[in-house]
Formats: sequence, structure tokens, C-alpha cells
Amino acid sequence: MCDHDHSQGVSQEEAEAAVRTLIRWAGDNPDREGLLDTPKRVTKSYRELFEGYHTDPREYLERTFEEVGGYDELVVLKDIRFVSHCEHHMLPVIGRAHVAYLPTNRVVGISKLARVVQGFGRRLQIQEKMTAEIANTIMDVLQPHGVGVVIEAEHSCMTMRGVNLPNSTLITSCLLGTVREDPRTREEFLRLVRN
Ligand SMILES: Nc1nc2c(ncn2[C@@H]2O[C@H](COP(=O)(O)OP(=O)(O)OP(=O)(O)O)[C@@H](O)[C@H]2O)c(=O)[nH]1
Ligand SMILES: [Zn+2]
Repeated sequence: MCDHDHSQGVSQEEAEAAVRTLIRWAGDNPDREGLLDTPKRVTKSYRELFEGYHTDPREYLERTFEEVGGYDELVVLKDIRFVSHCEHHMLPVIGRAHVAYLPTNRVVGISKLARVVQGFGRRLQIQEKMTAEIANTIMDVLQPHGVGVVIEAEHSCMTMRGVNLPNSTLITSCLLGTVREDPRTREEFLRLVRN
């Protein structure tokens, strides 16, 4: 398979060789039977875990529906599970995002909000940046009155190594437009997310 175009000029063979090197560096033998297919499996799973580099999350929001009933309240999608990887250690960040927007006159298919979260999640990230990217993308493309994003996540680099804090959770938020400025909307968003 030739995937140079999407992979910064790194071939499949080079990626597999890098995994073999890490296996050797860890102290094992990449030529023993159990590890023979491991470089292929690792690159295949990285392809999936980092597929966000091959998507443009803005595109998910381009198809909208006219909202006919005069709906002018928050739309909130809670508990969007995601897996990301921290850019410092390349270890999993596992969490939930809560995303809300206050539509102007068009609404988006709700699954698309989850796709935006996954699109940014499947990259090397820090949580603060991911939170802001999701919020800014929704604000830019849908141009709603306001957007709110809250992310709660466990960072494996903190829970399974380093400071070893098994139950720690990092919470970040990005509020824009009326979700930020209007106290009633802001309070409603935070209340819905807390429950
Ligand atoms: N702000 C922020 N920090 C993060 C995130 N993910 C991981 N980190 C932190 O990135 C920092 C990297 O610090 P370094 O001192 O360079 O790395 P390290 O020696 O492995 O640090 P320890 O984890 O403390 O062992 C650590 O404090 C991590 O907890 C994130 O999403 N946001
Ligand atoms: Zn980390």
C-alpha cells in the first residue's frame, strides 16, 4: 500500500522499521514469532488512532438543516466518548466531551458534533488546544449565537506512570459568544453539563 501522500513522506516500511527499533530498544527480539506481525499491527492501529490528520472536521458541519419551529435554546450533546493521545508522551487520553451550541436559524446533524470531537481527538493533542479547536470550528462554520465545550479526561501519562495519580481527571472548557457572555445561557450550559 502506498500512503506517502498522507504520511509526510514516511513509507509503510519505514514506519514498521521504527516499531522494530522500539521493540529492540525495549529489550525484546522483533524476530521472535509472537512479535513478527507486531510492527504491522502497530502501524495499522496508529493509522486508525491518528486518522484525524486525514480529516478536516470543518467538513462535517457543512451540511445543515433549516430549523422551522423557531427553536432558540441550547442544543447540547453530552458524553461524547473519545480517545486521544497526548503530544508529550503519545499515551492515551481517554475522556468525554460535552458540546453545546445556540443555533441561529440552521441546525446540524447531531452526530456531526461527535465527529468533530473525534476528528480533533485522533491527533496528538494537549487537552486545552483540543477544547478550543472544537469550539472555534463550530463557531466558525455554523456561526451560532454561542458555543460551549467541556472536556473531562484521564491522561494515561499521569495515571499509569510519572506522578501516578490513578483517578485524576483534567477538566477544560471553552465558551464562546452568548454561552460565554450571557449569564443565563452560561449557567444553563454548565448546569446541563454537570447533571
Ligand atoms: N497542560 C497540559 N499538560 C499536559 C497534557 N497532557 C500531558 N501534559 C503534561 O505535560 C507535561 C510534560 O512535562 P515534562 O516534564 O516535559 O515530561 P515528564 O518528564 O514526562 O513529566 P512527568 O509526567 O511529570 O513525569 C507533564 O506535566 C504532563 O502532565 C495536556 O493535555 N495539557
Ligand atoms: Zn502525556
